[in-house]
Amino acid sequence: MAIHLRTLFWSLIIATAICIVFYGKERFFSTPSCPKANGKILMARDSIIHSAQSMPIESKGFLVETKTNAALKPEQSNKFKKSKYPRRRSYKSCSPIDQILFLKTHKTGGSTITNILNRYGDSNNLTFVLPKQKQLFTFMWPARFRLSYTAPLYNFGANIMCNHARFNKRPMNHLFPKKQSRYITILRDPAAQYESVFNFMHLANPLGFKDEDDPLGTFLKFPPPFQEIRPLMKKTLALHLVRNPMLFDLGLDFRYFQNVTAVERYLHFIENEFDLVMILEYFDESLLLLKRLLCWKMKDILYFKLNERQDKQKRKFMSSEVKEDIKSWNKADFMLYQHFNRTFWRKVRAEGPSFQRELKRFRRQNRALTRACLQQGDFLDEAYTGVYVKGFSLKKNVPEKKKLLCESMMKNEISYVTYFRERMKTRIVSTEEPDEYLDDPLNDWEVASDLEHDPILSGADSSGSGESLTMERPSSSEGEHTNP
Ligand SMILES: Nc1ncnc2c1ncn2[C@@H]1O[C@H](COP(=O)(O)OS(=O)(=O)O)[C@@H](OP(=O)(O)O)[C@H]1O
Repeated sequence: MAIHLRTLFWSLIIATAICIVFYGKERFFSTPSCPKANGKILMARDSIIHSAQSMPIESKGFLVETKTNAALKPEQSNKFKKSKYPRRRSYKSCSPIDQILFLKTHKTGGSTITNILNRYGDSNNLTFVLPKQKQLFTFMWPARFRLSYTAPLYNFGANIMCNHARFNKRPMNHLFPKKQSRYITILRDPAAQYESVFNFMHLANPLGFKDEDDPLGTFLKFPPPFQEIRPLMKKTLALHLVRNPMLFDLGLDFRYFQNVTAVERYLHFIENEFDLVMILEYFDESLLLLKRLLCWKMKDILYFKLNERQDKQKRKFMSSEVKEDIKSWNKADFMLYQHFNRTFWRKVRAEGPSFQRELKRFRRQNRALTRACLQQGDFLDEAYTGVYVKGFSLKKNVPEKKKLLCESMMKNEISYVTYFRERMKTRIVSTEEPDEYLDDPLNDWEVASDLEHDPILSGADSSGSGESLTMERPSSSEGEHTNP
């Protein structure tokens, strides 16, 4: 018994000493439950030191999270300020950005991002820049963006633009001033993106390779010169994507496609213009960067993968030779992708270990929402007239409140543009004076008499003769004559 008591006594002394050394004298004495917290605190501190030394490692393109990082809870991490990562602004100190230009490149997952922006803007009552022509859902792509391609904003102020447009700095900066806006775009591995563009847009048809066994492969072996493709582009607009499609969307001219100095300079320019360049292959990481950049909540970036081709339309296998040929044909796009892949991971690393924890949480939430909303199976959605992509079907028992969210997550950009056009009309009607207000029968000041005009019709003679003057109301025709 005596031995037990002595052991207990020394254990307490040692625990107290450790507590004071690692936790600080003042905090120890002001923390009633120090012995209980002791273990956690030690672990948290070690984690911070450890994780600062071993940043997330890029392994085959993915970030690997160390065990020690995972053990660190967010609230504990705040107690230790010596992290090498800059402290992220807390939600309290940053306010959501609501001026966002998303440059929607082709076949890069842009429709999914557009859906996210559409939902955010809708639920926050933001104003969308919409294409002017009612039958159009792009800003006159492939022409470079111009202000005249946009529907009037009626002084509401532009908040979000997220439909296909070809980058053009000046008019875009006018609508979305650089200081208060965020410019974002997304890129995809150029081999996969080019295959998707070529097949989804049926480029082989106008180019005359439709009947080849391997239209894409053969085209890449014998691509016609620009001067032969140019007249075809006028008839088939999608042919503007025939070479370096991502840089075309980002505004680079064909004349620079084979000029390495010009491409490098343009990449530098894009880097200055865009606050975030996302990467489709790291879609979730991209969305998390977006969330942090815009100071959004996790719920704002939940998504379903939209606009995926049906399996039968995808190329099953792409040989390394075809990939190399795509790379050789689209050298400028490969430079673009490589460059922004590097800047992307730099951004991820700068976010520190909390990023990986949040990523796990985000993926969990997205999976849970997908399970709650969607039936399993193959369904189709009409992307545009006569063109079907993979779609979704809602589960029958989704609660009403969640149903609205699930439905909006399935909605493509055409439905949203149509919806926003209507919503804009309603906003204008409810904000503006009715046009024909003079025809309103109530617009007559004689309907009330409290403030009736009561002119002085008799008074002293202003000539000083002392005689009183009485003025008579002229008949209307006389009045007209007496007034000059
Ligand atoms: N979350 C996510 N993860 C991975 N891949 C995704 C995701 N969202 C969209 N996609 C793929 O992006 C392709 C569609 O891109 P876009 O929506 O930009 O196409 S479009 O230009 O608006 O027609 C299309 O690629 P393909 O199926 O190869 O054509 C989609 O499958």
